[in-house]
This record gives sequence, C-alpha cells and structure tokens, in this order.
Amino acid sequence: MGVDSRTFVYPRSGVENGSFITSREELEEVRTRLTDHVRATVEDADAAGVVVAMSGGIDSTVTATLAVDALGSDRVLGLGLPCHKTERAAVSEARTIAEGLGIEFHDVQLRPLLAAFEETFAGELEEASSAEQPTQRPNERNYAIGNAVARFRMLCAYYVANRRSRLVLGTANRSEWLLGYFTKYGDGAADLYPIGDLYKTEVRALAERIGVPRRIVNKEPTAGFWAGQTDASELGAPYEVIDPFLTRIVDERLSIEDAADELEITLETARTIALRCSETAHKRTLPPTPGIDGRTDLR
Ligand SMILES: NC(=O)c1ccc[n+]([C@@H]2O[C@H](COP(=O)([O-])OP(=O)(O)OC[C@H]3O[C@@H](n4cnc5c(N)ncnc54)[C@H](O)[C@@H]3O)[C@@H](O)[C@H]2O)c1
Ligand SMILES: Nc1ncnc2c1ncn2[C@@H]1O[C@H](COP(=O)(O)O)[C@@H](O)[C@H]1O
Ligand SMILES: O=P(O)(O)OP(=O)(O)O
Repeated sequence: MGVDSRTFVYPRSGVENGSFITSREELEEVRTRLTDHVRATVEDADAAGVVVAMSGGIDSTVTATLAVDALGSDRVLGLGLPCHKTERAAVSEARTIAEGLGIEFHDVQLRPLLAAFEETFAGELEEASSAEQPTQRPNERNYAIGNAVARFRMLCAYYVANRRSRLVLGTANRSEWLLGYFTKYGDGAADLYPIGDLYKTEVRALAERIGVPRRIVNKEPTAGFWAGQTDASELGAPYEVIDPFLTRIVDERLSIEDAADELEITLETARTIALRCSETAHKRTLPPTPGIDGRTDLR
C-alpha cells in the first residue's frame, strides 16, 4: 500500500503550528464563530431553521447543541433514524439530548425502508452481481448496505428540509472530512457543516466546554454499519494518532515520512492514513465536467 509522499499535496488551510484548539478562550471564540456562521447561513438562505440527524454520538450532539445556541430551540428539528436493533440505545440517547435541548424530535425506524429496498432493488441486483462478480467479498455488501442506509437518512433529512423550509446540517468533522470517512451523498450531503473545520480532538474539547455529557464525549466513535464496527478499527488508528498526523501532513505540509518520524508512528500506519486522504479527494470536490470551451465557470 505505497503512497508517494511527493504526490500527496493538499492545499494549505491556515493552521500554522498543528496545535489544536482546546483552550477555554479559543473554544469560546470558536463557539461564537460557529454559531454566527449557522445563523448567517440560515438567514442568507431565508430558511425557517435547520434539521439535524441525531445518532446519540458526539458529532451530531455538538452540531445540534450549536444550532440551538445559534437559532433557538424552536428552529432546530432533530431526527432519530435507527435501522438496526443495536441502534436502539443510541437513538434513545438522541431523544434524551433532544428533550434536554427542547427541540422537536422525530424518531422513525428505517428497517421497513431497508427491507423494501432489499426485497426489490438490492435483491434483484444481488442475483445479477453474484454471477458477474463472484470474487466480491461479503463485507462489500455490508458496506453497500451501510451506505444505502446513510443515504436513506439523507433522503429523510432533505424531505424535512423541503417540507419545513429548513437547511440540513451536516455533522462531519475535519478528521472525517480529510479521511473521506463518510458516505458520499449520504451523511456527507448537507447544506452546511458547522463543525467541519474542527478535528475530532477539537470536537471533543468543544463538547466538554458546551456541556455535552461525559458519557457521550467518551463514546467510541462508530459508523454503525454493523455491530462492533469502530472508526479506530476501520481506520487503523484512533483519532489521538490520526489527528496529530493529519495536522502535520495537511496543515504543516510535512512529508509522510517526517510526520511519522516526529510522531513516532510506523510508516505503515502513516501511509494507510495518507492513502485514505488522497484516495477520497473525489468526496471533497464537486464532480468534474469535461470542461468544454472552458465551461467550468458554474462550479
Ligand atoms: N462518520 C462516520 O462514522 C461514517 C459514516 C458513514 C460512513 N462511514 C465510512 O465511510 C466509508 C463509506 O464507504 P465508501 O467510501 O466505500 O463509499 P462511498 O459510497 O461513500 O464512496 C464510494 C463511491 O465513490 C465513488 N468513487 C470512488 N472513487 C472515485 C473517484 N476516484 N472519483 C470519483 N468518484 C469515485 C464511486 O461511486 C464509489 O462507489 C466506510 O468506510 C464507512 O464505514 C463513516
Ligand atoms: N441512527 C441514526 N439516527 C439519526 N442519525 C444518524 C444515525 N446514525 C447516524 N446518523 C447520522 O449520520 C452521521 C454520521 O454517523 P456516524 O454514526 O458517525 O456514522 C451522524 O452524525 C448523524 O447525523
Ligand atoms: O457522528 P456521530 O454523532 O454519530 O458521532 P461519532 O462519529 O463519534 O459516532
């Protein structure tokens, strides 16, 4: 899995020293910036408010909390959208948070939607694929279904946005963003990303600062595609390792080797993380057009 550090170039972001925003003063400043941004974006769009899908995890809890800070509780609507039995506890947690924030919350089971999808489209395709691609690993189907569920959630959020004149808040943070660790046009689809500039490390610090309960701050991050899936096991390292590495290769533009050296992590881990960044660049840009007569001006 070789990554050539010379070919991995990412635009500078303005973070010069790779240190994280975790002090009280910095967090207060950031909190104001983020809530101002939510308020201004909603006002500019002439929207009635926002909708946020809430999993009971730290990212969606922080996002919903900031939205209430920015707009008031009556302009924030939360959605709990479980699909698997294992998500019951998480969504009941999301309801508790929503009640604490005083926001409208709807908890809708997506299992029947997935069952109908499996029975109709996915089942039909499965029969065709097994003949066509006998070497596909079973896990690949788990990913495809997990991504489909993330896109059902996106469908629900945008339905609410259409019906209630709201904007959809994305919950992705900068670590997930840089790693492409989200479903393209699923949880990655949104009108704005309030915590999109913050590394997971910083989201945790902000969460504590704004009073998110410890049990949520300390929860193991998971995409929830299957029981036992965790970000750390899939990404090959926890965010405590990933974030300092990302700041070095992305913000400080160190080479993969120098960053690995500085942080005393193995080259294999470093290359795995860097490869995720480079291979998922397509998730962070608008899809390309051929550019006939230089007509890329709308993008
Ligand atoms: N934040 C979270 O915790 C969270 C949430 C959801 C998903 N996830 C994780 O995100 C991942 C999602 O899976 P994925 O990335 O395989 O699926 P995806 O659907 O998000 O992206 C893959 C698709 O992108 C397109 N694509 C691939 N390479 C391309 C290229 N070079 N140019 C243009 N388009 C290209 C193709 O359509 C491909 O099917 C999983 O690892 C999942 O666990 C994490
Ligand atoms: N069960 C869920 N209900 C509502 N929203 C959910 C649920 N699971 C995930 N989401 C949304 O998707 C993002 C990313 O999810 P991960 O748990 O990090 O994969 C999450 O922040 C929610 O907005
Ligand atoms: O996106 P969330 O809220 O589900 O958080 P996490 O990614 O930490 O599970």
